Amino acid sequence: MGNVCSGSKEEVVASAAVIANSKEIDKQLKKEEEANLDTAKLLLLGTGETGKSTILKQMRLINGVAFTEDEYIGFRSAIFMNVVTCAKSLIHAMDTLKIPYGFQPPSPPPAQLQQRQLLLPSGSQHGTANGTESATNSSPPSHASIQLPAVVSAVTALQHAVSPSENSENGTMENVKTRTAATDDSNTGENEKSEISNSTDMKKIDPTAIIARQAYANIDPEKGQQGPMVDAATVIRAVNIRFGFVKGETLPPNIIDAVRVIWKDSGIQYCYTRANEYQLIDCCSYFLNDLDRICSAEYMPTEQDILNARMMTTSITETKFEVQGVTFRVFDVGGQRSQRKKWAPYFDDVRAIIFLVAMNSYDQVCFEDSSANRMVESLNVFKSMCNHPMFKSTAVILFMNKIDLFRTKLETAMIANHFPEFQGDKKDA
Ligand SMILES: Nc1nc2c(ncn2[C@@H]2O[C@H](COP(=O)(O)OP(=O)(O)OP(=O)(O)O)[C@@H](O)[C@H]2O)c(=O)[nH]1
Ligand SMILES: [Mg+2]
Repeated sequence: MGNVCSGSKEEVVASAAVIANSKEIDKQLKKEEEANLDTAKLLLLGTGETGKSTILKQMRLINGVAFTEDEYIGFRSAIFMNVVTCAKSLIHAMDTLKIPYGFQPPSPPPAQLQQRQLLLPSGSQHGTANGTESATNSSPPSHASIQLPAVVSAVTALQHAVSPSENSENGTMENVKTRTAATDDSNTGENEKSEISNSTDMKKIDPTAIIARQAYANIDPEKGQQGPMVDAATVIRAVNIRFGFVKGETLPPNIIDAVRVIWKDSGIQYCYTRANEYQLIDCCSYFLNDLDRICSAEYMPTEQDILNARMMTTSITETKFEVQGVTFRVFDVGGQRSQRKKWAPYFDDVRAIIFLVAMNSYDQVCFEDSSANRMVESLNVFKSMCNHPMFKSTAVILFMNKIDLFRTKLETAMIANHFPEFQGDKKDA
């Protein structure tokens, strides 16, 4: 009876050791728990180009984590590559969108036409003297400004553009197929890939685009376009983007001049207004409007320049900073599809996710998949993160980014054209 604890001496020693060990583990866990209260692991998530790395840069600036000299040199180099990449994307898009250099959009712009307006009586389906014909007879566009007669007669132009022959050869504006061109996969300039968006639901056809196409079609196929724009485009096309800049080195003057020349062109400026139809990084106008400053030999990027620089993230980084006694460990991941498979190993012990969505992306397609609308892609990834079992008790902060670009875009691009269910005020989403 009294012999209930009748284990051997060895067993008693062993169980004492187990108890001691368990106490030690409890102590350790408590310690870690206390330490965890002082540490917060944050994940910056979101699809490509939503601004994760930019937010991290802002966090660093606000919390005094200075950029190193090497980082400054890296940003400077990235900015030069951004300049060249933007120029390449623009000149490539001039061909895919069929816009001649020197093209001047009619002012005021012609009203958008509904597709059904194309369904005209058969007799009126062909060009008239002051419509298609006048456009056909106009001299081939060159780099000089193209002065088009007041809107040509947009309806006729539309008929011309969607005529069966053009349909079969080139596609029509309302049925634009994705065309993918040469891709530069450099870390900073990946957006040279230029393609026409087929996500653009062309319920409304832009007559200015049709007029541009007509002018482009009128270029003499033997001579092609000629003049300084074409020469500048040739220089830009030939640039090998893999520069290795050391302090003091800048873009070669012939490249800077070529970029300057094309950026001033009215056709390029019109092409820029249609950037949602191809891939163009958001910092294009920021850098191309300021070439003199950023291409000077003594140039070092300002904080604003660093925030605007685009460098695609391909490896996950951790940045630590302390705010009021709490150490934040912020993980910045790459958001493009090929990068997302790298996320999962970082899902442990996450205190909060900051999920970024680029609000201006509602009319854009993904860089890596031209059949996917960027906003829809964001929503899908957001949903899957919210439902992820590892994040059952993780705080999720939805960060609606790029509000400045969103506001500007709302002036011209209607949300309902891409999300027909949107019933709100077209300029006040
Ligand atoms: N105008 C404007 N540009 C922004 C804003 N946020 C980010 N950008 C720009 O958008 C581009 C892409 O931003 P990134 O921070 O590289 O995007 P990311 O989410 O890290 O992209 P990945 O690394 O590919 O996943 C950069 O050129 C940024 O300067 C914003 O709020 N306004
Ligand atoms: Mg990034």
